[in-house]
Amino acid sequence: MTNLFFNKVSIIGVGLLGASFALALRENGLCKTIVGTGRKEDNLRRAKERGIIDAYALDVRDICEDSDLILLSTPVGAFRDIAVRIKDILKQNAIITDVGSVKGKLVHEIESLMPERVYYIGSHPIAGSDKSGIDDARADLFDNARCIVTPTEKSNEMAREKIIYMWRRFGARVEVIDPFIHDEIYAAVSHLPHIIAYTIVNTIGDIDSKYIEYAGQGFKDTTRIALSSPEMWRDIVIHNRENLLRLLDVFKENVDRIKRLLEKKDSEAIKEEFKSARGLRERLQ
Ligand SMILES: NC(=O)C1=CN([C@@H]2O[C@H](COP(=O)(O)OP(=O)(O)OC[C@H]3O[C@@H](n4cnc5c(N)ncnc54)[C@H](O)[C@@H]3O)[C@@H](O)[C@H]2O)C=CC1
Ligand SMILES: O=C(O)C(=O)Cc1ccc(O)cc1
Repeated sequence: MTNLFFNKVSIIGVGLLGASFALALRENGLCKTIVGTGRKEDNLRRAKERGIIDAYALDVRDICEDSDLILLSTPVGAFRDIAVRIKDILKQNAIITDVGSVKGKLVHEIESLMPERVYYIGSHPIAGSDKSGIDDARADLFDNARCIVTPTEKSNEMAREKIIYMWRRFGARVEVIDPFIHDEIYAAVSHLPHIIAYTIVNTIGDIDSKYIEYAGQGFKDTTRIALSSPEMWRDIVIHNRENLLRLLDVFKENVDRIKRLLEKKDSEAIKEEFKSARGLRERLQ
């Protein structure tokens, strides 16, 4: 294994994931200097004051030039433009990765934008929450979390191994998955549930928004993720649109089936639907 030490690391988008990544790098002694960039100077100043980053600049090109490792940690909708803006100034053998929730086509696009001898490897740590920003960032965010790494057939092997090894040093359980398969899986277990959570809450709004005050723990459990960043989730669902359109049809079929059973007052079949869901859900701790 080649040396896993990065002299200079650039974090593009110093929020919950970007700042946690910076803290994890430091905690594990994997880098010398961390620089950050983002849209809001005040946030970058606070990140510097807290020792999350050593320096910052508002223009992404000003921080990436001599970086060994670059992390894309903005909402996924910004990845492509950022890659276009930095591709010509990256140094030879720089590694670029990301924490984006969507991979698929985006991974192939970023990879094809990169010049020879700049190596992009996609990552997606399944860690975080409905919170955003540096206030909830922590060095152990990735400890014991799953992390999907999505190399392609063109990926550089040294870069791929370094990225996998780095996540393992953060305590993550790494799994290598094809970028398109990644998107099929996470459309089902993450992206669709977020759409549904937002939809459940909007349904209450359509009926009478005052009803929300009467909600108990079940409602809170099923809709916690509707507290997540609308900007981040807009980008995720747009970028995984095709999988989600197919899944929404499957979801609609499930809702329609329950509706038909309710119309028929078929209590036995309703119980079977619920039993089958409970059986599958029990597989998760
Ligand atoms: N929040 C979560 O639980 C998880 C998020 N992700 C992914 O991680 C990425 C970051 O998410 P969070 O850290 O939660 O978001 P966040 O909102 O905490 O941080 C994002 C940061 O990027 C900055 N930013 C936005 N657009 C930008 C642009 N065009 N140029 C430069 N900076 C920009 C924002 O100002 C903010 O500081 C997203 O792509 C998301 O899909 C992945 C796993 C979990
Ligand atoms: O709020 C939660 O529990 C989440 O689902 C966190 C999360 C958000 C986005 C991801 O791509 C992965 C994990």
